Amino acid sequence: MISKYIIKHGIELAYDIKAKAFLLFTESGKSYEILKSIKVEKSSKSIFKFLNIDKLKIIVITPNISTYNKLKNEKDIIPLYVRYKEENRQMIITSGVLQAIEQDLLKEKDTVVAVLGDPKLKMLDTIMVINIREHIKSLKIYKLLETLDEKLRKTFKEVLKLAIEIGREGREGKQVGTIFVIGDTLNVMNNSKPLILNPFAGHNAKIFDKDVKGTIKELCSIDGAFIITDDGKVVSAGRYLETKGNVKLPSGLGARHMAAADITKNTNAIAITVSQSGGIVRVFKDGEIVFELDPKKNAILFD
Ligand SMILES: Nc1ncnc2c1ncn2[C@@H]1O[C@H](COP(=O)(O)OP(=O)(O)OP(=O)(O)O)[C@@H](O)[C@H]1O
Ligand SMILES: [Mn+2]
Repeated sequence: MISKYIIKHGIELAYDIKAKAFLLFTESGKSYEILKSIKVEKSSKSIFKFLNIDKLKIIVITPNISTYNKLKNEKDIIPLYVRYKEENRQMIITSGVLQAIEQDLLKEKDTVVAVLGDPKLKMLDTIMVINIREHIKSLKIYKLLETLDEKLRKTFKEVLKLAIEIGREGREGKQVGTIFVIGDTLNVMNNSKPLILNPFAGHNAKIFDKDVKGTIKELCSIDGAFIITDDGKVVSAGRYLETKGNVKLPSGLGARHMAAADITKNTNAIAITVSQSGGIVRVFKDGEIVFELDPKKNAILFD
């Protein structure tokens, strides 16, 4: 009955640190039933006195619509439905926090306690204190993810993970930079030209394949961009992105970043750059930087 103690200690922790909310993530609703059973136990009486709704919100978050519909009839909790079943704890929490912020239940300055488990293990195993402000960064990328269809979302997350690895590890001890251009591939190919013979020509290279990722890391040292379709096929490397020059970027960013902004302004593609000076990863959409991350400081998004 580890789940019961995770919930009990999570609630006590929320009480001790005067958290704004207690977030309970549940797929089937079983964890919520456990919370209810603890509530009636004598030992937790004092804690639950504090838990009246205006002091500490109990937000029960589920990706399962039938669980959500059941939760809607429960008293003293706020049910939240999150659209995607995430595969790792970080993303599960981010999706719930994003939803709670969007519904004005949480503010940037709030601190909350979350309890959740591994979706596959069907039991709770994690208590986490979350300072919403730190989470805002990943919330931005999560908001972008929400606008992508399932296929593009999967590819984008894979490329972002690879870019974070490249930014963090470099190549043989040297920092390397690169550009990935994802989606709207026909348009992107028409707005670019080869700098070298395309090493991916004739291959069905998928970004999800470990060997393809290894090849990409090797090829980062050559000039030019990697072009990837929305379902994850790497169609080209060493591609020169033509620029129309109708973009504005913060000073200090050079041709690589201008090219990434430019191509996303003039096509529907998303671009991800890794800077050779420092490894910073940036995401571009519609000509703007929508997200940036220092992979040496926080690879928060994907474990
Ligand atoms: N239009 C382009 N299309 C594809 N790749 C480009 C383009 N312009 C520059 N690059 C790539 O970016 C590399 C770095 O160029 P530059 O230093 O001017 O960019 P930067 O924005 O300062 O990037 P970094 O932070 O990595 O130094 C170039 O060697 C080239 O490989
Ligand atoms: Mn540079």
